[in-house]
Amino acid sequence: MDALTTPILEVKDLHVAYGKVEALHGVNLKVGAGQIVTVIGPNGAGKSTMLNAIADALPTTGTMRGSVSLLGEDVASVPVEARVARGMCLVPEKRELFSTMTVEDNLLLGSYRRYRAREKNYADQLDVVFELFPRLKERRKQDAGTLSGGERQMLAVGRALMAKPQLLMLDEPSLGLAPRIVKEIFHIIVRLKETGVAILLVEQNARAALQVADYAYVLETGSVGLEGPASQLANDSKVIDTYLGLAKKAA
Ligand SMILES: Nc1ncnc2c1ncn2[C@@H]1O[C@H](COP(=O)(O)OP(=O)(O)OP(=O)(O)O)[C@@H](O)[C@H]1O
Repeated sequence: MDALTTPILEVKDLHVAYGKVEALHGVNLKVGAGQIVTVIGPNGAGKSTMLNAIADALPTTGTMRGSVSLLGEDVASVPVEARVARGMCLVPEKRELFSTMTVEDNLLLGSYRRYRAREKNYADQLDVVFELFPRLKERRKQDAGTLSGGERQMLAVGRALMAKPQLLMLDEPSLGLAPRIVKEIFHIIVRLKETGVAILLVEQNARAALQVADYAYVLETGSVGLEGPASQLANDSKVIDTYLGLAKKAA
């Protein structure tokens, strides 16, 4: 990352505890403009906790300290809705959709919730989302409950995009999806980056994530064990033995 450029996101010395369980202890991370940054690591390492802390979406039992800056501004005391209005969006691992509403209404509701009454015309952004996800366009009048797993994931990402984020955070977008669909979704993530959206991608599918990312962090039991350019980590013997082998078996 260019040292002179203010990162879109900067996390410093992030600690999170759930009661006596310390889930994160001292995580530092940066996402630059136009970058895909991935965080890989085993189950329970603290990846979702990290995203939730950044987005102000921790469960009430979670407490955090450390700083989270969006475009150089500390957002530690800024609530989730205001963080979204400033350009930060999280697509959580659990895809929250309204099953008995159409694809289009899910998208519009997403934007309404995020923008409130500040911006009334969403048609342009709907077109942007449909251009990225032709499958959603074809199914725009279909209830979300009738979608496949992959389409539901696309809709969850599309809903976040209705808020025109500068930083999109994705929690395991490949979870439970067939390799073909994972490929399709990751291709869209790269296209999104090309449109100027910075992406923080949490993934257990390290192989797929390292292929698209510019920079990578390996989170191990609550702290960063390793970091570097994604292409470098993809050739690191520890990463290959520990994560890429597993991803291969899982694929
Ligand atoms: N609400 C909670 N209350 C108590 N402990 C929690 C809570 N959520 C997570 N934890 C604990 O915090 C640690 C980190 O969990 P987290 O879900 O962030 O890991 P993860 O890396 O996202 O795992 P996975 O890849 O399995 O989703 C784990 O030890 C987990 O058991």
